[in-house]
Amino acid sequence: MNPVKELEKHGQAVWLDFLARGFIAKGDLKQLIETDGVKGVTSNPSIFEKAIGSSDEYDAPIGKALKRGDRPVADLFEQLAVEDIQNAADVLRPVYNRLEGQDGFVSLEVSPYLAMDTKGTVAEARRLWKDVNRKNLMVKVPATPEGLPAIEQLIGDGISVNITLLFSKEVYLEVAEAYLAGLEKYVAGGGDPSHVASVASFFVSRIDTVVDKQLDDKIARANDPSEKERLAALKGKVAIANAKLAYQDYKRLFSGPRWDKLAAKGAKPQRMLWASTGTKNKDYRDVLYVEELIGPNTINTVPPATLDAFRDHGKLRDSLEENVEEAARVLEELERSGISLDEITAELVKDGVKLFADAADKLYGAVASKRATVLGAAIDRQQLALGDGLGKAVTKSTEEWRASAKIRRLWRHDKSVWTGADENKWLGWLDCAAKADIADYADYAGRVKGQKFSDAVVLGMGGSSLGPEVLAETFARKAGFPKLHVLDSTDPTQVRAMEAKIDIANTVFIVSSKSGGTTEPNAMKDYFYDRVAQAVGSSVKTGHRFIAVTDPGSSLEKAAKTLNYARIFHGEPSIGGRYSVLSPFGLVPAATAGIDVGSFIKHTLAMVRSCGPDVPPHENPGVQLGLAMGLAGLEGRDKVTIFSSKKIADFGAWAEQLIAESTGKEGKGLIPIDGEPLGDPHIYGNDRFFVDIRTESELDAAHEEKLAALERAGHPVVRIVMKSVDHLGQEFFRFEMATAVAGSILGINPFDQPDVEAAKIKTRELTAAFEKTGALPPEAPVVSTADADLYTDDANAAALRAAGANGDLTSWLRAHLGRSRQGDYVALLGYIARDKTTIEALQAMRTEVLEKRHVATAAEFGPRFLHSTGQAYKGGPDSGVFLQITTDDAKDLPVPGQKASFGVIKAAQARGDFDVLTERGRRALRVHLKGGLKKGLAALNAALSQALN
Ligand SMILES: O=P(O)(O)OC[C@H]1O[C@](O)(CO)[C@@H](O)[C@@H]1O
Ligand SMILES: O=C[C@H](O)[C@H](O)COP(=O)(O)O
Repeated sequence: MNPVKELEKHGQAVWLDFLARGFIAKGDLKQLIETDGVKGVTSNPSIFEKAIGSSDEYDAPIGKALKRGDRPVADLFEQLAVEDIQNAADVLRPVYNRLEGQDGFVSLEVSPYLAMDTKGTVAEARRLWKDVNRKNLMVKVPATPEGLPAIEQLIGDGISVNITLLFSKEVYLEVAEAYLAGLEKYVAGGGDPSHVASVASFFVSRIDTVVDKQLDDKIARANDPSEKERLAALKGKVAIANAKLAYQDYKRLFSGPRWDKLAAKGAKPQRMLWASTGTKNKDYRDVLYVEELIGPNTINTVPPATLDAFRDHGKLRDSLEENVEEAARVLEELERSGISLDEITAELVKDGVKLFADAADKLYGAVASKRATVLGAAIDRQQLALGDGLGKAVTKSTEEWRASAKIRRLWRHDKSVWTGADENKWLGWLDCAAKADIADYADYAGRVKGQKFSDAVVLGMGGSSLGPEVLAETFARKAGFPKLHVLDSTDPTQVRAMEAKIDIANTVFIVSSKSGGTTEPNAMKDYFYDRVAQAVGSSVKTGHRFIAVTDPGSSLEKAAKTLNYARIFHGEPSIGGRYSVLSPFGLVPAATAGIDVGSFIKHTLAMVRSCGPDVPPHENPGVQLGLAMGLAGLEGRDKVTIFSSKKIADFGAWAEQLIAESTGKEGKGLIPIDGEPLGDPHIYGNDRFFVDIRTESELDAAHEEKLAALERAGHPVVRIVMKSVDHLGQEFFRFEMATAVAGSILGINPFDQPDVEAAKIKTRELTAAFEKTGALPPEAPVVSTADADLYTDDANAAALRAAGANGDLTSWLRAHLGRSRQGDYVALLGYIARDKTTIEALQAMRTEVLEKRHVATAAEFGPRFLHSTGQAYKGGPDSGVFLQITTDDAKDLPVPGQKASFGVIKAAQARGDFDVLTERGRRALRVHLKGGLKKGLAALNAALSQALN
């Protein structure tokens, strides 16, 4: 006779603690039901992890599911699990029917991540119950303090529950109480309790594992041989004794008047299920936890090996009620030995939650990796070549992030991931892409198209302009739609140049400002409103050529209403400017330019899912990049040097503001370096972290070789390959996530910009003075040469003079650039019109600095960079050497309705910025060019070359 089958005669049901797709599909479960009388199946996260993570039998189902559409990793897993559970339930259904609902159950566990979350557990259990949709399902809920009220609620709903991670007799009483109370509620609400089933899964072997270890420690320390013997006699006894005593409670709890009332209505007792019955200690019988716990109305769920062993050599006897007094004595002896079973069982619950969460991390990691494989090029590739040291640091941090659930906490808006300030209020970017109202954008785009505009101009700064600029630079003009431009300057020449580029009467302007209070967009909007009014005449027509994108209630919204703007799009106040590109601040310009927002968002969401809360850090590309960037920064490799390929050349300018404004503060941070040409390893110091981003079609062997050389020279190199420019949104999100993660590593709040304000205040003081007196306060140069007037504060002047600065420009430049050392960066800050010629001029100068001084360089234009890297220059590490470049404007431009012209605003911005730099003791020199911009830049270039040679 088969001993497994014989258990039936002792009133005990055997369930199988195992599940896998092929096992069910091939009929193995059915076979066990027939030969062994198996009457149920239990699963848990470790079981699914083994099934899915260590085999390829789920690859095809994952592929099939993804063919119907991409989805989050947790949903993907849940779909697989639900299918498996349904299949198992169907195989067991004849058992369930034959036993009239007394047995034949399959258990599916709620996510272990919810073990401390009552509401989350209830919601997930209800969803699983509905999705599996099988009468013979039991949803598994842990017996944690948060799980207990969930159990009561679920039973009260009429949902069958398997209570898992139950170790202690005391907690068992609460579990039974939750069941009884739940049933009473259900019955009171008119429910038929005969459909509700429950088991209390009392864990066994894990108790012995811990108790035996503590006993061993005590045995080793005991001197008295009889004490050693007494302690040794307890080994392998405690778990069984604990279970036996709990069973006595069961008998008491499910009898008597309270129970009889429920039973009269058809309620079934909550059976005790012996779980964790695979023997862990090789010295014990492999069927120990079956043989010693045989008794009526109980279940033993066993792993396949234990089932085989018991079939082979299991011995049957009614053991559960044998020697109950002896069991009590074992527990007393244990207590007397100074080992607290209460403490052990309490720890085991926590440990059990952790073990299942660890298994879930592995499981989700495996599903994430399979998803990535199936989706292939639909998710942009990222490869990190970090070298030994940084690589190890990232691996260590990855594990810390996993163990402390940081990515899930980040998505749950837990500010303790950062500094615990108000970071939780700034996380709207996490789900703004998913929330985008695609239909509205499509409708809006149709209307724009109908207007047959020739041009669209975004007027904004920083986060409100740099995202749209990448779109404008990256995507070819779409037929029937206006050409997209971006203006983010107060330079009169640049404002005029924009005006010259467009057909003013046939242009739509997108005034973009979250706060509505930013100086530049306000000046630009007033200017262009006036120009359009002159061109088209009526105020109604003028207003209809303007669109506002702004946060609700801003001054811009009020102005837009007054002036009858064609449309006002609201931003989301929980998103900071630099994180706003996937919100209306990027999507309105995109739709205006005829970019298909639906498809753009669809591609983006693939990366959002890859960086999701359910993708553990090691498989999460945003987290990986962020950890690498942050940890590199801590090691002094804080110059995040971005190479963007030709097709996405402007991406770096957007990433620059994101990284700099987010991380550069409190003397810490990352300094992004965008637009430097890629050179040979010898020109770079050990302060670099390289990120190369290109599209698949732009593979360039020479460029690749140079990157490989950097890698060989020991520099960390990240390579990102986009399938095409259509995947731009993926990169926006990847970098947003990475920057947030890097901020956590650096220990700063990545969502504020404390130092931008300082320059704004100075600027306001200067423009206020101008409004009063009609001139900016006078200032005296430290030296005046034929080509330029030089300005700086006393401390800088003294230092530069001491370093050899005298009467000519070259000597000042030599002294100033000579102050840049290993680990520093030199930033050229030009408050001049930004165009092809000036960009090339600054590029030439920075390249020479890079080649001669081997320091990182930046070439920035004001006031644009004030809303970007400016934060880090002032608030980040004191490693910048700044060369501000100004000149008198060839021709100024008035701003309607105010005294200060564009030229005056820009001059005040330059001075405000410079004053803050010097006040903070930064190394800064201002060169005010004479004789026109072109001539001045040539002279500066010549002096700089001389200074560097
Ligand atoms: O959208 P707003 O409010 O005009 O701000 C523009 C930019 O100015 C800043 O607030 C500060 O530079 C940025 O963060 C922001 O993107
Ligand atoms: O429901 C079953 C339990 O999850 C399982 O028996 C735990 O067993 P283990 O302690 O061997 O992991």
